[in-house]
Amino acid sequence: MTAAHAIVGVILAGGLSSRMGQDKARIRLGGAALIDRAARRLKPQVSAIAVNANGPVLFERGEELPVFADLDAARAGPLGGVLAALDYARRHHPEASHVATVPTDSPFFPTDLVARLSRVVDTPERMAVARSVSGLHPVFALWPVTLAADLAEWLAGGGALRVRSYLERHQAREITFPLIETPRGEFDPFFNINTPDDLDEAENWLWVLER
Ligand SMILES: Nc1nc2c(ncn2[C@@H]2O[C@H](COP(=O)(O)OP(=O)(O)OP(=O)(O)O)[C@@H](O)[C@H]2O)c(=O)[nH]1
Ligand SMILES: [Mg+2]
Repeated sequence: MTAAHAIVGVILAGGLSSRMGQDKARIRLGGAALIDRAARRLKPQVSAIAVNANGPVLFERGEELPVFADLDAARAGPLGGVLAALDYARRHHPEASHVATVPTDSPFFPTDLVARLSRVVDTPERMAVARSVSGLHPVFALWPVTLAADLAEWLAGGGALRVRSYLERHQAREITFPLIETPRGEFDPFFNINTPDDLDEAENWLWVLER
């Protein structure tokens, strides 16, 4: 697939942030809210961008982005957000073949994420997902818009809520991304902020990653 393909970028921010104790999208890292960091990083990689959230979203920097909630009030985990994203893309960007998802809480994801995932997308039905030495990163993926009905059925029919189960079912192509080399050692670009301790760790790496 070429870069000319229309891909809608969606930031998944629909979870409860229970381990953090407050909405992760609003958490500040180096002075910027995680939602704004994710948007800044994803926007140059896609043809349009939007946010999946189940409550109000505050954009502190730059423009306001379109926000849409899960279709079903019963939270189905990240796959519920993916389904809402496919539905959003179909309605607002009928030209799009895929949705690229990233979570709101991984501020250092690769700047060539979508480009590299796109390279293995050889058909409109192909799924692609990111991997690094720390394992598979199922919410960093390209999702075919044509699979909206299939995913809705999967969730309604009691299919596993684990994102990786759905990726396996569709034989998603896996792309391995390298660690980031820094003067302080190697760093996983998919580092994920779930707890206040993770946030402290991210703050400790920020200066070396943004040099
Ligand atoms: N739309 C939607 N997204 C979700 C849901 N649960 C988790 N997510 C998103 O999936 C990604 C990974 O989830 P987690 O890291 O577990 O985030 P979380 O569920 O908000 O946090 P915890 O409550 O601490 O597990 C994040 O981007 C979440 O926003 C859900 O029920 N609906
Ligand atoms: Mg969770």
